[in-house]
Amino acid sequence: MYDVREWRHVFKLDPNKDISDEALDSLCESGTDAIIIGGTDGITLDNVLNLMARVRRYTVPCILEVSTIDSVSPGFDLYFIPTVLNSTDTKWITGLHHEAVKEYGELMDWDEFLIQGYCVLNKDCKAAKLTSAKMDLSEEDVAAYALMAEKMFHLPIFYLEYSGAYGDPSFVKAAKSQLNETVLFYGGGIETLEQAEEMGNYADVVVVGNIIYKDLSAALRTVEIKKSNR
Ligand SMILES: CC(C)=CCC/C(C)=C/CC/C(C)=C/CC/C(C)=C/CC/C(C)=C/CC/C(C)=C/CC/C(C)=C/COP(=O)(O)OP(=O)(O)O
Ligand SMILES: O=P(O)(O)OC[C@@H](O)CO
Ligand SMILES: [Mg+2]
Repeated sequence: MYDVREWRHVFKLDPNKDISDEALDSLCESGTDAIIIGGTDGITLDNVLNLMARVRRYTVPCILEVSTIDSVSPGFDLYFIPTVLNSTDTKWITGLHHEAVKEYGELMDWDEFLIQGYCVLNKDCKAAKLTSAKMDLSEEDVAAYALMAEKMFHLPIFYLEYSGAYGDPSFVKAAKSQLNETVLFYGGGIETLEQAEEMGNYADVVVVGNIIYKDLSAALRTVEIKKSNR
């Protein structure tokens, strides 16, 4: 029912940031393919549930990107589980996942869970610091992570993450060159339609986050990528 292979554009909302009803209405009615709820810090069950309830008034698919086990709740259309492939700490690759599955694995409807193989490329972003991600990767390194995501781990999603900064399209191209089955997400610093299109030349899905809170009209214009051909 919710097929990420058909997506082109998603908004990522941070439960730790305020958003007005009016702004949320325009995002949910924008024509974007989905609303992802996720962030790296200040994520609590309360702020996740609050935002989910507000997005739930609309028909747009609502996805929880899990960053803490305590903030998982029923009621989402899908759950994305990040694993940071270039983390140097196993906690963020399989560690927390093992603990969660050990405790809740029997309860999980596995069809609702999609694993995202993250490759974090902006050294200054919170996710890079939190997960002690390996930095200074070359295009060949990124291409190899993409190939691992698809051929070794058969992950449904490979996510090139530049959170907070606009990345290098040649790295997105390098990742895409290795992928046939795995869907390529790009996120980071997209503020204009032109940037969405540039990354969308290679990425299957572009993720738009921070600009929502800085310039809502600019964020809404990025949805027009859905009208353009790849
Ligand atoms: C449906 C239901 C009730 C089921 C119950 C069973 C259950 C609890 C299942 C959970 C299963 C499971 C395997 C959970 C995984 C647990 C876990 C905590 C995994 C670790 C995830 C991880 C690697 C987090 C690291 C950080 C990260 C990559 C986060 C992704 C989001 C991201 C990068 C946001 C960008 O950062 P942002 O905060 O926006 O940064 P700025 O503020 O700088 O913009
Ligand atoms: O917030 P921005 O920089 O748009 O990045 C989007 C998303 O990839 C963050 O996880
Ligand atoms: Mg953010």
